[in-house]
Order: sequence, then structure tokens, then C-alpha cells
Amino acid sequence: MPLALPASSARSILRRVIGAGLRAADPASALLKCVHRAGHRLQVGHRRYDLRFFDRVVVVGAGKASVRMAQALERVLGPYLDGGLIVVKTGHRLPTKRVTVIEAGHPIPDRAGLEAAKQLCARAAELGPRDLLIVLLSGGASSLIPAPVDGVSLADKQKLTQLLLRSGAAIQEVNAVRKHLSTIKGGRLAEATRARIVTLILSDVIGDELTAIGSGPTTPDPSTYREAIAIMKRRRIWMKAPASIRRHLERGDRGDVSETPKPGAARFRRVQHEIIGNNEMTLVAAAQAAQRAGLRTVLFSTPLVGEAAQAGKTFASLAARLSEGNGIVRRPYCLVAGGETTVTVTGRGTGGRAQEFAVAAAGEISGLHKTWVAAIGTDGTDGPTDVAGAVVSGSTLDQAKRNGLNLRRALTQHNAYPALRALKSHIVTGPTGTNVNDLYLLLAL
Ligand SMILES: Nc1ncnc2c1ncn2[C@@H]1O[C@H](COP(=O)(O)OP(=O)(O)O)[C@@H](O)[C@H]1O
Ligand SMILES: O=C(O)[C@@H](CO)OP(=O)(O)O
Repeated sequence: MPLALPASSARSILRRVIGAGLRAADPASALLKCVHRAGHRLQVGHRRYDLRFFDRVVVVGAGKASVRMAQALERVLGPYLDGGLIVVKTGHRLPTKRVTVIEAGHPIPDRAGLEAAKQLCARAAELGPRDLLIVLLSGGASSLIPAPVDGVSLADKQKLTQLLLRSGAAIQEVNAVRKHLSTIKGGRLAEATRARIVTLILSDVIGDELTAIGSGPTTPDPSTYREAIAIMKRRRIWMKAPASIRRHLERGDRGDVSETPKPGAARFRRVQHEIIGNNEMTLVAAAQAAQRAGLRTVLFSTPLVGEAAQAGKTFASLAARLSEGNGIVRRPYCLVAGGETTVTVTGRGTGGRAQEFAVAAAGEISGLHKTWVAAIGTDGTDGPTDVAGAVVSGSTLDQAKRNGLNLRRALTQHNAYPALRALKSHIVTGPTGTNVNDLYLLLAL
């Protein structure tokens, strides 16, 4: 995978560590570890299926990593696969043999996604009890297959998505709302088909909650209309949301429209869910690569979450603490952490959570020699930008000042992108084909 990193003495180490982390998260390899076939016998995790029993085996799916998963599944199933369709983010297409790939908008849903979602639902709905539906799910699915309930338009959903994503809400909150406005999310896809279902999931939600990843189209949903309304009010977007959306959620709360299927519902007995990989794959491989590079390596078991700038500051502050000699890790070292932060976006700036994390970290490590912090989104696109993240060093703040760049303002205006670009601090990977949250590194040589 080509990595364009800014020049620095740490360049080759960062390249190796990040490269190893991204390679380890390859969705195809992850799927091949979980799904095996010998003749007509299919093994998925601990479950076995006799493919002779099924009239048809169809795959549907959505998410940034779904195309690599589909490629691997085609290899495993060979002639047993009757085709299907998956939806990926525009620009993430890769060649497939039997599975149709549709590109659609992310993070804001678009018309292509709406049409794709219709096709996907129709494909699932035509299947019967003697068919097997394999669902490939990864982060991004919620936006890629919008299926708004009656009375809510695509434009309304686009507006709501914009509001939710900028509100600082955690993904569980965002998706609790989305699940109550959809005919596909929150277990509705499972309800719409009579086929046996196997859902293979590459998780981009810390904690791997099935109901949160891609809004759990084949998972029962414990959340309620009432909670969705409370979340929107707490995040101060209720009054800004389109009237059609408020109306639908209020009707749901009164019991005038049906709730999403709840845990315990009989339908889900014929659904198998398998998490094929998550953030940890990347972290472990990155840590191993750092060790191989001769660095003392610490892998954080606690994910970094919360506001990106705060998380960046806290993570980077460890460098100063360790350099004062208070710590137990001596140079050269590499701290490896994962997680997924959020940004409460105000204004019209351009950036993403990894870039914001890096800018905040730059302030914290300023003046420390041979010290770097890198933050990257494993999918290769940080926020609505064309970069994966950024790397900053102990001299980044000075360099910014010399160039007349105000990093503090870049943070308050959520405008990290232009500053990092001017500083040549961006990490560019292009679409990586995977999506397992973020990777954060603190490197001191
Ligand atoms: N100007 C900005 N500065 C910082 N973060 C932003 C900005 N604009 C959007 N974001 C963040 O980008 C996130 C969406 O980015 P994306 O990388 O696509 O997320 P995901 O990987 O979860 O799909 C939003 O949650 C929002 O917080
Ligand atoms: O699809 C989704 O619901 C989320 C979480 O899985 O992914 P993303 O944040 O990438 O849109």
C-alpha cells in the first residue's frame, strides 16, 4: 500500500508501523480466516452449513470494506454463489466476478445509495426459507444504503445526517436515531426476508456492538423512538431537524408506527453474526512492527474516545511525562493506541477527527526533540477529506508560527486540513479497502 508521509527522520519507521497496521486489517484475509468451504460443506466460525440444502446462496452488503469481503467470499463459495450486490463508498470500487458493486455517497447519503438500497432490499425480499443470504457489513453501511420510511425524503435524511455527524454524538447515538427512520436498519432487513442469514462483520465500532455497526440491519434493536428523540434533544439538533423526521419519531413514540424488532424476537434465531475483525487487528500488527523496528512498545488496551482535540492532547501529554523521567518507558519507544474520537463541528472549516487529534497533539509535544504523534483513520479518509490523517513532531508548532499559521485557531474553527497541508503533515493512503477505526502512535527516538 503506497504511503505518502512527510519527510522526517521517523518517516521509515512510521511507514512500516502504519503499513503493517493497515495490511493486518485487510477484510479479505479476515474473512478467509473465518469462512471455509470443503465441497458442499461451509464453515462460518463454529457453525456448519450444508450448501446442498439451499436453493440459492446470495450475498448483499454495504460498507467501505464490503468489496474486499465480497472478493474473498467469491473465492470461498466458488460455484455455490448465485450473485448479489454490495454498496461501497464512491471511489472504493474493486473488481468482482459475480457480485455487482454499486458506488454511493458517504458520509452523507445520496440518490445512488437510495437506488442501491431498493435493489438490495428487493434481492433479500425475493428469497425463501431454503435460501441462504450472506450479508457483508462494515462501517459506512448506514450512509451507503439509505432507506427512509414513508414521509421522509432523501433530502430530509441528508439534512439529519449532517446534523448528527456534526453534533458530537457517539456512533451508538447517531445510529439509534437512524434506525428509527429506516426500513432496512435496526433488524428490518432480517424482517424483510425469509432466508437463513449469515452476517459477516468487519467492526468499526469500539466494543463491536452488533446493533451499532452499520446500524445493525440483521440485528434486533434495543433502542426506542423515545431514546432517539432524547438523543436529538440532548445533542441540540431536535429543533433544527426536518419536520417530517420529528413527526415520524413522535408518531413512533405514541405507538402509531411499529418499533424496530427487539432482542428475543423469533426471527433472529435463524441469523448468525460473526465479527471477522476489528481495531485490535491493526493495533497488534502495528505494535509488532514497532517492536521489530527495535522500539520499546506499549499497546494501550483502552481505546481513545471522546472529543478528538482532548484525546490528542491527553495522548501526547504522555511524551512530556515520560521525558521527565517519571515514566517506565525509555527512548526509543512507540506507544500504540486505537479508538475513535468525535468532533463537535461548528463553522465551515475543513478537517477530520485524526487531523484534529494531531493538531492538538502538536501543541502538547512542542519543543520535545525526536518526538512524533501520528493519527490516522484506517479507511484512508479522515472526515470529509482526501487524507487518512496526519503526523506532527516536536517542531511542528514552531514551524507553524514561522509560516504564520495559527494552530489554535485551526482547532477552534475545526479547520485543521489547510494548516496541516501547508505544514506537509498529512498522511495520504487513498482508499485502503478496510475500515477498523483509528490508529494513534506516539514515537520517541
Ligand atoms: N471540519 C471538520 N473538522 C473535524 N472533524 C470533522 C470536520 N467535518 C467533519 N468532521 C468529522 O468527520 C466525521 C465523519 O468522518 P468520517 O471519517 O467519514 O467518519 P467515519 O470514519 O466514522 O465514517 C464526523 O463525525 C465529523 O465529526
Ligand atoms: O455505518 C455506520 O453506521 C458507521 C458505524 O459502523 O460507520 P461510519 O461511521 O463509517 O459511517
